[in-house]
Amino acid sequence: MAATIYTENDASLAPLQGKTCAVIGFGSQGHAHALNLKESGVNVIIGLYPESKSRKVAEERGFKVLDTAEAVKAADVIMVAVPDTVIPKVYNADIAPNLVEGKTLLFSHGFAIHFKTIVPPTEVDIIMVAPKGPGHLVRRQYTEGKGVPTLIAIYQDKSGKAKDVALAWAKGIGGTRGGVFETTFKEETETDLFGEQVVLCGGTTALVKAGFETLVEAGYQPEMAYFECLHELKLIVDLMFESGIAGMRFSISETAEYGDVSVGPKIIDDHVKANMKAALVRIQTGEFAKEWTDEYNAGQPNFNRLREESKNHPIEEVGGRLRSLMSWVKKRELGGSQASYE
Ligand SMILES: NC(=O)C1=CN([C@@H]2O[C@H](COP(=O)(O)OP(=O)(O)OC[C@H]3O[C@@H](n4cnc5c(N)ncnc54)[C@H](OP(=O)(O)O)[C@@H]3O)[C@@H](O)[C@H]2O)C=CC1
Ligand SMILES: CC[C@](O)(C(C)=O)C(=O)O
Repeated sequence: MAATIYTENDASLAPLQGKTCAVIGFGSQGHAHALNLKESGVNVIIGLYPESKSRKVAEERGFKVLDTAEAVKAADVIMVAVPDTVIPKVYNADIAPNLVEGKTLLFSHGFAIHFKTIVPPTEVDIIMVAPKGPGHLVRRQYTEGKGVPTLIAIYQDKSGKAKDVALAWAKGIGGTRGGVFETTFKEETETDLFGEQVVLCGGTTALVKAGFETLVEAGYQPEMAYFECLHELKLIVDLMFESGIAGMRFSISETAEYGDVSVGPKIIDDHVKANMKAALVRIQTGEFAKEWTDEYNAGQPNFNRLREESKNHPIEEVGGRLRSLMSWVKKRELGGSQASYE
């Protein structure tokens, strides 16, 4: 069954007018939602912990910044924009004690609610507004008059107005420009985790690195391997983004197209698809959520090791050198507050 879609004229900002909206956390998603909503005319305040490095950035962007508990008390709609693993601590300490009937809790990913790492009371509305893209792009696209397609979901509708509020928020961040699609917390959580592990982040980076390593180990120059396996990937994906796989194939050579259709399925074969299915089952059963929560609570030793190994992969060194030749490629200072980059 196809999803219900809402566009610009199907949503109004009215349900947020006269309301105070608190965004808790001012990182990748939080800063984008807060700035876009503010520029759409919505009254937004920010909630952060006292030592947060995001505080100064949020204040510089003209926001009133309060300690999290104070922001929750002052707000009608509260967006929880802290990392999924941190949500239980922030929720128990600062949000739950100040949640009263009439307030709305808003998430941009369903992990905490779906896997029940927190269980809010039945008196409040619980909604989701989840742009299908990284927060920095949610911000960038809004400033360019565009919008990232966005999912909404309603988990609890005590007020009877939860969907109007979700649609208003989605419109305020620019989502209705790209289309707003109705889903459930379960569907968003499971498909989002699948996408990021199997295709978008995990699958793609593993594919890129395996291709790069294969060429370099066979004696080719790392620059050739970088162009073939990473640089040109963006250009090919841009074409698929604009006009689908068929549109991309229209632009490539016939030799490339024959190699694509005849060799591609032998690389991503039934064995790979079986691995994909296994990853999906681990997500659906909650096994991945438990592993990630345990890893976080143990101080993330495996995560830190894997992160470090990946940072030191030779593709990063050659990529850094080659990107420095392309002045038009946006350079990102990594580290520091997520909100300081746009
Ligand atoms: N990144 C993305 O594009 C996407 C994220 N999401 C979801 O959005 C939510 C937020 O993720 P993301 O934007 O990546 O998070 P980030 O890591 O980018 O930012 C987290 C923010 O929360 C702040 N923070 C940390 N601890 C606390 C606390 N105890 N009290 C108040 N604020 C705190 C951080 O402060 P400090 O700067 O001091 O660390 C930072 O401002 C998650 O649910 C995630 O799944 C959904 C779709 C895409
Ligand atoms: C692809 C990563 C993502 O799922 C996203 C930007 O949508 C995330 O959670 O960051």
